[in-house]
Amino acid sequence: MMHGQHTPPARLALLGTGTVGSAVWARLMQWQGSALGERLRLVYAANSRFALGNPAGLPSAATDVLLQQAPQASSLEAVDVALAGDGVRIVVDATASAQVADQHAHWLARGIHVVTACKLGQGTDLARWHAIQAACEAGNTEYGDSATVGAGLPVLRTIRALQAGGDRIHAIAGVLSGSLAWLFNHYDGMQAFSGFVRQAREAGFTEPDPREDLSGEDVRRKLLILARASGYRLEDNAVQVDSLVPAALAGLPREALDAALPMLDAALRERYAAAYKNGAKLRFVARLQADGLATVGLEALPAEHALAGGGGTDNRVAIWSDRYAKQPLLIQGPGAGAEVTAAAMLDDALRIQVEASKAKVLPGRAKNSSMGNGR
Ligand SMILES: NC(=O)C1=CN([C@@H]2O[C@H](COP(=O)(O)OP(=O)(O)OC[C@H]3O[C@@H](n4cnc5c(N)ncnc54)[C@H](OP(=O)(O)O)[C@@H]3O)[C@@H](O)[C@H]2O)C=CC1
Ligand SMILES: N[C@@H](CC=O)C(=O)O
Repeated sequence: MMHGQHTPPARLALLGTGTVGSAVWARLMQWQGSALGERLRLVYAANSRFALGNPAGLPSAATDVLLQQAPQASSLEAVDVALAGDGVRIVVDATASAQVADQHAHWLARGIHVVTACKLGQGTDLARWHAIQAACEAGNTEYGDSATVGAGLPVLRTIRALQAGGDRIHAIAGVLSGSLAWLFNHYDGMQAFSGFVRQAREAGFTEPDPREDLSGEDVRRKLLILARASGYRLEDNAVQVDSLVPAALAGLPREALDAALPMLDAALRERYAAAYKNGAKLRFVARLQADGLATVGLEALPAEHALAGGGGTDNRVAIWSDRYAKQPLLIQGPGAGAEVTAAAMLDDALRIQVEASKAKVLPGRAKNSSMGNGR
């Protein structure tokens, strides 16, 4: 059987129609009428307010308008109903919602695969991470998590491939935030840092609340995902995080955030000036050591340092393992943005569709291990 040919399409439920979710929807619609489009059928879409379902597939036009005109209020129970029945079924989570992440294990255990850009499933409580792994086993399902680190750069995939080949992961160090990479690639110590934060948010690089990035929280989650996939079963609170967000800014309601962003400026100007004096570059770095010590924070690195290079939203990740014991393996590329993230999510969905279809055609066939679930 050729890749994906003559297999029924996987049915998709898309949750989230914001920056990433609308890019997922647009990419699916571009594929309509093509060979790729025949493999994935969007049968349900929802944001936090509205939901729209059609077993025959959703139309391509005006997603927001359609959703707003939809008679159905959004509810997570409706996802189970929309994806009831046989065949390959996939929830595509493009939200930043803890409530949705809490349902991942539920869907996986019931035979519904999950593809997610949201890090709250595997990057928060260790118990939730374990529940997801157990649910994949119980439901014979896959957890497509490529977009959760590096916006789809082959970081998790590489870590899993190294281990599948017998390597232990010794250490990881990296710039794991696309928005913070972009900020420190643009900040020149003269223009206000807060102005760049606004630009990064407008460009769709930040989390819905940019304090998630600036506090190191988003990077902490990514480091936990990488560590756990590497065999270090770190608890949620095991990462030492050095936040860039002053307490006064952290405590504000979201509506008051924009006006208060200049609270960031003075401290960052000082840190920039100190680094500049020494010819160093500021980079927000995550580190996992062989003894399990995990840290996240702003560092002043020599300009020629491996983690100081790159441009734009580039993530840079160095991995030390048995075979890369002295010189690390380096992975670099854009680490934020709606299009790369959406593409990574749909890559996972396509892989699941073909592997799960094969497994149904050939009962007893071993599960796909190319993506893995961090087990
Ligand atoms: N931006 C990027 O470059 C990257 C983002 N990610 C991750 O992608 C995820 C989405 O980010 P982004 O698109 O920027 O966020 P947005 O805030 O733009 O969109 C979030 C969407 O989730 C919806 N939503 C919230 N709760 C629910 C729910 N219970 N059911 C259905 N939909 C819900 C929101 O609905 P409503 O419209 O009603 O508010 C909104 O449409 C985040 O987890 C982020 O970490 C990962 C990699 C890169
Ligand atoms: N806000 C995140 C988006 C991708 O995960 C980042 O800046 O890296």
